[in-house]
Amino acid sequence: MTRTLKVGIVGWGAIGRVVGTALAGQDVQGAELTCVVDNRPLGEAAPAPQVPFEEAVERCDLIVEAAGQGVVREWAERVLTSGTDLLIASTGALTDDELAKRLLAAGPGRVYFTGGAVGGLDLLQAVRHLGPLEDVHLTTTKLPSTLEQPWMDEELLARMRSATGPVEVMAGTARDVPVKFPKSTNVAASVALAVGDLDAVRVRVVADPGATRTRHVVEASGTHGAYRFEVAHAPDPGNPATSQVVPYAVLRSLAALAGRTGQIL
Ligand SMILES: NC(=O)C1=CN([C@@H]2O[C@H](COP(=O)(O)OP(=O)(O)OC[C@H]3O[C@@H](n4cnc5c(N)ncnc54)[C@H](O)[C@@H]3O)[C@@H](O)[C@H]2O)C=CC1
Ligand SMILES: O=C([O-])CC(=O)C(=O)O
Repeated sequence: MTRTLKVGIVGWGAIGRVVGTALAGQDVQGAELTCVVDNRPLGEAAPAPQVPFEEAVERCDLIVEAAGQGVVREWAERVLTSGTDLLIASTGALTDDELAKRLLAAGPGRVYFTGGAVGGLDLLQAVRHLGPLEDVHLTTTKLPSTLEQPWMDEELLARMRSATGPVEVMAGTARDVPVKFPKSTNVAASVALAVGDLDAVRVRVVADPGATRTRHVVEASGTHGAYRFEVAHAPDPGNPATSQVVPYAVLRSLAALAGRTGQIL
C-alpha cells in the first residue's frame, strides 16, 4: 500500500484555511492534514492539532508555507535539512540570493513553489530551453488599500488614497519588488523562478480603485516566440491582497505531489 502524504500547513489565513479544510475533508487523494502552525491561537478553528513549527517538521512529510516571507527565511532550511519537503507560497523570500543558494544546497527535503495567482509558468520554464527570453514584463494591478506599505511617503499614500484611476506605485525588477510588497507581489518572484533570472523580469505595480479584480499580465519574448498570459482574479473576500484562486493552485500542486491513481497529472 502507498503511504498517505502527511501535510502540515503553516499559516491558517486566506490560503491555509482553504487548503487545510480541503485536506481535512479528504479532497486530495493520497494526502491528509496532520497539523497546523500559526502564531495566533486557533482554538477549535482548525480541523487538526495546532502545534509548534518544530513539531510539525517532525510529524509531516510536507509543509505548506502559507504564512509570509519571514517564515520562509526563518524555517525553510531547517525543514529541508530534516528531510521534510516544503511547498512555498511566499516566493518573494527567494529574491534573497544567499537564502536561495542555501535552499538549493539543503536537503534531503525537496523544495517546491506554487504558481499561485499567476499562470503560464510551466510554459516559461519550458521555453528557457530554446534560448533566453530577452524581454519579460509583469504588470500587477490591485486595489490601492492592498498595496499600502509602511515605507511609502505621505505624498504617495495620498495619491493612492485619492486616485480615481490607475497609479503606478513602483517599477523595478523581480529582485526589488517582492521585498517592497511582501504580501502582494510574490508573483513577481514566481515569474522570475520560471524565467530563471530575477533581474530580467521588469515589474510594474499599479494601484487602481477600479480593480475589483486583481490583474497580473505577463509578457515575454525571445527569438523563438512571444508569450502573453493575463489573469483577472476575484480577491479573497477576507484578505483582498490575496486572489481567491491561490489556495486552489496550492491544492493542485498537492494533488500532483501526492500522485495517486484516479487523476491524470
Ligand atoms: N504565490 C502567490 O501567488 C501568493 C503568495 N502569497 C503569500 O502567501 C502568504 C499568506 O497569504 P494569505 O493566506 O493570504 O495571508 P493571511 O494574512 O490571510 O494569513 C497568513 C496567516 O499566517 C499566520 N502567520 C503569519 N506569520 C506567521 C509566523 N511567523 N508563524 C506562524 N504563522 C504565521 C497569520 O497569523 C495568518 O493566520 C502571503 O503573506 C504571501 O507571502 C499570497 C498570495 C499569492
Ligand atoms: O494573490 C495575488 O494576486 C498575488 C499576491 O498576493 C502575491 O503575489 O503575493
